Amino acid sequence: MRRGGRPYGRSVTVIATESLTMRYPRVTALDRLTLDVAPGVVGLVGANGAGKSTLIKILLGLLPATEGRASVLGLDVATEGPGIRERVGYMPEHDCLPPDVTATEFVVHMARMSGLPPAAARERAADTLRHVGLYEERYRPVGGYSTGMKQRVKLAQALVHDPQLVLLDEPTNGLDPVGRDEMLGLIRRVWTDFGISVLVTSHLLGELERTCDHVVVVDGGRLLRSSSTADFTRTTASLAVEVTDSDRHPDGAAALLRALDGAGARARAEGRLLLVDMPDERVCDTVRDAVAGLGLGLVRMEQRRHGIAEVFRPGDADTPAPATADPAGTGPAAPAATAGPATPAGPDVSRKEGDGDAAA
Ligand SMILES: Nc1ncnc2c1ncn2[C@@H]1O[C@H](COP(=O)(O)OP(=O)(O)OP(=O)(O)O)[C@@H](O)[C@H]1O
Repeated sequence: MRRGGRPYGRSVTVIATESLTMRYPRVTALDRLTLDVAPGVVGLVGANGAGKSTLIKILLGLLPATEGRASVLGLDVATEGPGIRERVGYMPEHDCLPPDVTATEFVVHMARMSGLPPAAARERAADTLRHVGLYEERYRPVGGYSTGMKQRVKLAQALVHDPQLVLLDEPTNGLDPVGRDEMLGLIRRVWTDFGISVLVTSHLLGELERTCDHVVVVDGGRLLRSSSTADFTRTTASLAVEVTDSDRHPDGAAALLRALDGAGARARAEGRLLLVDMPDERVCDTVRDAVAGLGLGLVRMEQRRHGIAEVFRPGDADTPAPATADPAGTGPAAPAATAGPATPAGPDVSRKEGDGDAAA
């Protein structure tokens, strides 16, 4: 795929919104959303009905916002929709492929629609179908494709006109864990290999954590948090400590928990394991001194980085919890106080259709 000639650098804003509000007759889908998104892979996560698709449609200039402003690649969505659609690729959430045409025919058609001449359209279609791993299958009718293959055709058509940004609405929907991993890998490479920025929506926190440089979390149309993936987890590292029991301390973990509390370190027990908050490296000395002072044996002491989902522990005052979260997918330091359907890609923050009405 051809790169270069970009009118913007890596440090400028790709998407900016200011108090963006979208009111449908019975629902406020977006509520004063203010965002600033830099180039790279950005995840937009929220439960069903959180307002993700509405935001994408506004950013494409397809839907006028009720209030507020938004720009994409520096272009105003209210007045420069055609210019935006020229520079932006869009992968819709729902199945929208004609079953009786081949992937090549469809993607060439989409390339022609965006203004490419016939030869360039064929070349670009072949390139993008190769990128998404459908080169061998490109002459088969789309109707016979698996869900994963259809998602790849949708991704290919979003990329075919060599956009500067792609908006991907739930690209892993309906995929099994392997298909999901492959799709996430492809998405990552859209940025790393081709320099095309990505805004990808999902209701699975875990999958965005692995794929995105930056994560934006919305709930009921409101911004919960927008920060780099690293920032999400930087402040949530912990030290996992396991100690032996002794004659003096038949429950070594409980004794250590008390000692750490006395020393001003925050910790919680998870079975025989203590998870000690780790604002900085000095916590290691505190733990070591406490263990030695109690005369316990140290079985293990290792640093753990929490998943993004743990940032959303219910009870965290400054980080509200999503509707549901799955402890099974959060890795070794999963929170105890969350509940929800297990998914291999991490917590599923989806909820029933209509819940978003609460924002009205
Ligand atoms: N055209 C419409 N008319 C009225 N209400 C709408 C319309 N489109 C969306 N909504 C409502 O706006 C809210 C946000 O919907 P939206 O589709 O943007 O959410 P989402 O986060 O993309 O969820 P999903 O993943 O389920 O599509 C929901 O309550 C939805 O029912």
